[in-house]
Amino acid sequence: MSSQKVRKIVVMGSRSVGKSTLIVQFVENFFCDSYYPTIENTFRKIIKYKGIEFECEIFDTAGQDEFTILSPKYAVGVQGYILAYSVDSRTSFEMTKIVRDKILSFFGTNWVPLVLVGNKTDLHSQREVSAEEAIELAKSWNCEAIECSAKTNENIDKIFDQMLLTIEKVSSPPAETRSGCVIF
Ligand SMILES: Nc1nc2c(ncn2[C@@H]2O[C@H](COP(=O)(O)OP(=O)(O)OP(=O)(O)O)[C@@H](O)[C@H]2O)c(=O)[nH]1
Repeated sequence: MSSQKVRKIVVMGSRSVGKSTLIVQFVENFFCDSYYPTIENTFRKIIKYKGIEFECEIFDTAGQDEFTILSPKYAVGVQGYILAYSVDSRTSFEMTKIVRDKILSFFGTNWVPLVLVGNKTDLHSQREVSAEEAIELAKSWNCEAIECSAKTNENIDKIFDQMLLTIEKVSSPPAETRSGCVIF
């Protein structure tokens, strides 16, 4: 029997923001310059994080727009979401808000483990979304924002480390004191 913990992670966001490319960079360590629209795809990678091995199942989704309905297969049993936009596209940044709302309304909750990811930081001169703006948005969502480039491999590992950290916080919360009560 496997002692690995399985973590299901879904990557969502507008078309062409680099969802597939950042997953491929993370799992297979190369940059794919071509654009092939995704229908759906699943990747697997073992990540050792804080001495524990996690078997990550990463679901790559077709690009979303405001009309896309969230499929239950991207929600049932899923532990974390990577919401990606491209720093050179304000529209894709705005789309993360719509996609997050759909996820929250599916679960009927106001928070899910999520990392906000701004890809294509190598496109300096075409930037439309500032890092500060993304940090502000993530703060309002009580989550982390990470900028990356799937092209240069900047911060790609960090995204998945942060995702696991966020999931771990809810899956195995430490014993802590809240409102004077000790929670075990
Ligand atoms: N300059 C630059 N280009 C990138 C980066 N990441 C992805 N791309 C390019 O952006 C294009 C779209 O990338 P994809 O990974 O296919 O985008 P996607 O979000 O999976 O697209 P859909 O499948 O339509 O949802 C491709 O030509 C990639 O090579 C990056 O960090 N920098």
